[in-house]
Amino acid sequence: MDRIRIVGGNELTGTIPISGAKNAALPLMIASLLTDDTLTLENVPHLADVEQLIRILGNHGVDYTVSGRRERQSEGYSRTISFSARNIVDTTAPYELVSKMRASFWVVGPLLARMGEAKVSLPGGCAIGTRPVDLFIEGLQALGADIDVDNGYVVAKAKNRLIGNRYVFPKISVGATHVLMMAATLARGETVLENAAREPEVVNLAECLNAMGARITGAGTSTITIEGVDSLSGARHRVIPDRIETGTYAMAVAMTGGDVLLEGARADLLQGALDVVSRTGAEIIQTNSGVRVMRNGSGISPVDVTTEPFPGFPTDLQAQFMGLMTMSKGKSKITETIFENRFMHVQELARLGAHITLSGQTAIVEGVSKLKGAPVMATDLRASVSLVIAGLAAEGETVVNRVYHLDRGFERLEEKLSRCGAVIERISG
Ligand SMILES: CC(=O)N[C@H]1[C@@H](OP(=O)(O)OP(=O)(O)OC[C@H]2O[C@@H](n3ccc(=O)[nH]c3=O)[C@H](O)[C@@H]2O)O[C@H](CO)[C@@H](O)[C@@H]1O
Ligand SMILES: C=C(OP(=O)(O)O)C(=O)O
Repeated sequence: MDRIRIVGGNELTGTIPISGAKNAALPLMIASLLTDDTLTLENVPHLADVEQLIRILGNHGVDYTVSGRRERQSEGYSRTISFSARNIVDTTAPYELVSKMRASFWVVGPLLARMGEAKVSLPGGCAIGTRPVDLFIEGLQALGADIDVDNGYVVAKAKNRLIGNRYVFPKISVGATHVLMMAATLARGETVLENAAREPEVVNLAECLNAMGARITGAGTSTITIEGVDSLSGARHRVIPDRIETGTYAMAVAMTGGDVLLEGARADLLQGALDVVSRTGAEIIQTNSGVRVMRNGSGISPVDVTTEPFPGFPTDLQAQFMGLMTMSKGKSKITETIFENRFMHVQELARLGAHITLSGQTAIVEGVSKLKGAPVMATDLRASVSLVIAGLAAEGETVVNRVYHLDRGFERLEEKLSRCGAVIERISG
């Protein structure tokens, strides 16, 4: 199993190219199931989750071709990939494939809408909470689907077409918003989704679906209206830059000090989170080529945060922010409201000398003046990178074990950081 070795203490200076967003690319790839035409996606990140979804889509009969990468980029960076679901050969998504990642469950929407049936294993993904699928089931039932849960599979059928309806999400869910929006594109009549997720990835998906001929308005607000159409066509669409990767590297620079251009990043996709990082003492500006983050000399100020659905502070940046707060000049309070078990990084950060106490869904972080390197274990995707952030500032050597979690969501992390002066390497095997 690969490990990442870091020797902390260096400032970060230089340029980090921001990849296409994992959490936008995955639903966009799944949207290819809605049409027998070709959907071409630009800026698809080269990540373990993307490769896994390619295997899952392949099992349904989706062909793909990789047709290029960005100029001046080496093998392994974001690519343009064309997906063609001309013939859906299988409407079952088996446990062995789906159990590895949460988003693979989302094929249920397009398969049901286009083929009238889907049998999809209950999903896996980061172990950060119970993560039920009740909202997907309830929402698809509102569109007229018959649904059973049998032997760990969701079995969904729609005898004729799905039928448009009004559905009010009892709780905001990104995944269920993606799925119902995709399913409703091919339903008969109008669907209105209320209390929908407003994340930029939902907007990116809606824009792609509209380019394919869907009639969606309101994505990015809490009410999305979808006028069903008979069929969708192919399109060419670009994956937005990864706001979680952007926020992660912004926090890394705020932690180590330095001056880094996050190339291709868009501040508007994570303004709330960047405002929080600014309040810790970093200077952040949007330039024509990306987001520039600087911290020179001053210490790290403590800031309290509470995770919330977009546009609030994202849960996917909570662990990284906690990493930053471990070296603040005071006490900060971090409250997690989205997932009930997303504090597994706390005990690993403690190995590096962090002072954190937990009380229910709140962590109190008392900043220390020095962290000391140690062997630590990655427990989930974002927790892993919080250990990298802490390791970059810790004295001496930190070894992060179980790096496969990181590879799900961070493209060439060690290369991007070492180019900016970090001492970081992958140890294979
Ligand atoms: C691949 C992807 O894009 N993953 C993101 C997506 O996950 P995901 O789409 O799984 O997250 P959701 O927004 O659905 O989850 C939000 C909350 O709703 C709950 N819930 C969800 C569905 C349901 O049927 N019932 C239910 O109770 C979840 O357990 C959680 O407590 O949004 C999360 C919240 O921003 C992010 O942390 C993940 O990185
Ligand atoms: C939690 C995440 O991913 P997933 O929903 O695939 O588990 C994430 O991207 O931080």
